[in-house]
Amino acid sequence: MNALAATNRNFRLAARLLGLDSKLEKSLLIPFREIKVECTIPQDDGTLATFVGFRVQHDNARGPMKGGIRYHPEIVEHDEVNALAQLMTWKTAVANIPYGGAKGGIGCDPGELSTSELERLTRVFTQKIHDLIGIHTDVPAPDMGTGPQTMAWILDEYSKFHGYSPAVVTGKPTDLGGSLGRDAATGRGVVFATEALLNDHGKAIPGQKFVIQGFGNVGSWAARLIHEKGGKIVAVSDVTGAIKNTNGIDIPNCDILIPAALGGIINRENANDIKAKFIIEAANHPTDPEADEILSKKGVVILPDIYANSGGVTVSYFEWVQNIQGFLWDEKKVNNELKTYMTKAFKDVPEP
Ligand SMILES: NC(=O)C1=CN([C@@H]2O[C@H](COP(=O)(O)OP(=O)(O)OC[C@H]3O[C@@H](n4cnc5c(N)ncnc54)[C@H](O)[C@@H]3O)[C@@H](O)[C@H]2O)C=CC1
Ligand SMILES: O=C(O)CCC(=O)C(=O)O
Repeated sequence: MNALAATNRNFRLAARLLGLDSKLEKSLLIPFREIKVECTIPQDDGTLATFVGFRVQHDNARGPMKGGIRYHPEIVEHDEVNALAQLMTWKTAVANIPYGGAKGGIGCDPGELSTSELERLTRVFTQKIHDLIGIHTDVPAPDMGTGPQTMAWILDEYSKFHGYSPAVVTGKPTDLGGSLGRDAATGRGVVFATEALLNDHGKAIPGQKFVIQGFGNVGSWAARLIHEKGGKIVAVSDVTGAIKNTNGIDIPNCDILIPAALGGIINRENANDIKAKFIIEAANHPTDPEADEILSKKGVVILPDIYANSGGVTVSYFEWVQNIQGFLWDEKKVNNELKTYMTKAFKDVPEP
């Protein structure tokens, strides 16, 4: 199912459960603003290349819109960004941080571009959107294919128009006002979320067998922290391939599956093969609604993305607060606060 159709479907189900007014439901399904820009850059060989950049600002009822910037060849198209922006609105609400939701990106393969081409592309994109983002309007952050360096380029380009404004992006290098702990935050939050869920089922991480799909920022931090806590990582994969441990355990044969790459990868084609008892959605919308139904019938417990991966945006919020206050937190405080937010959100979600 198309990402936007799936996200809208889940929202409509939730709206029905909440008894939400149908006019409010309609207003929440339509994004506040959709931005699509042409980004042309000179490549290193002197020829021109044109890319399409997006920023969808979904909702700002609770505060400035917040969400990542993704660089990916297939993913960045209108409906996908729209779905991801909507998910950010629900995620910031679940995390109970004072933000709305947004998401953006550029349709490109960052692995095919040199560092200087990526810098030029990021700067041109920022020139096109700088009037529509800002500390109190819309605050970008990293997502797939981007990272602290991308945020540094956005900050530098934005500051040429508006003066030095570190809080305009989060997930920056720490030298430029980035928060300690932001790099690991999404993975760390996934681990706190997993602990909360397992605790609810009378279990704990030590001894559980994990499979992680995606070994980038989120997947690799989650793997490292799970390993430190005594969990057994039996297989990991990234876009180039997969490895499993020498005990020869089948990839689907694990206790806990953590998708940490693309959306829609758990679908009706493979849902029946999944043997895991728990799925922790570290990626955004990894489970298609049809798979959701199949897995629920099988009794698989799915911890949804808008809670499970909210550690990243939560520490982004801490970074924004630190920038505005001009006061730096040590890493221990960041991680402790993250745990407090993740634990509270886990308890809040099932409350009527
Ligand atoms: N970076 C962050 O703070 C946050 C990221 N997320 C979500 O987490 C997911 C991963 O994001 P990042 O780790 O930041 O991205 P990343 O770009 O650092 O890493 C992505 C990983 O996915 C792998 N991958 C791509 N296609 C794959 C495939 N078909 N099969 C297996 N692996 C594949 C890549 O090889 C790479 O290891 C995305 O869905 C993103 O939206 C969610 C919340 C915050
Ligand atoms: O840190 C942020 O502001 C946004 C992270 C993000 O894009 C996400 O949670 O999907």
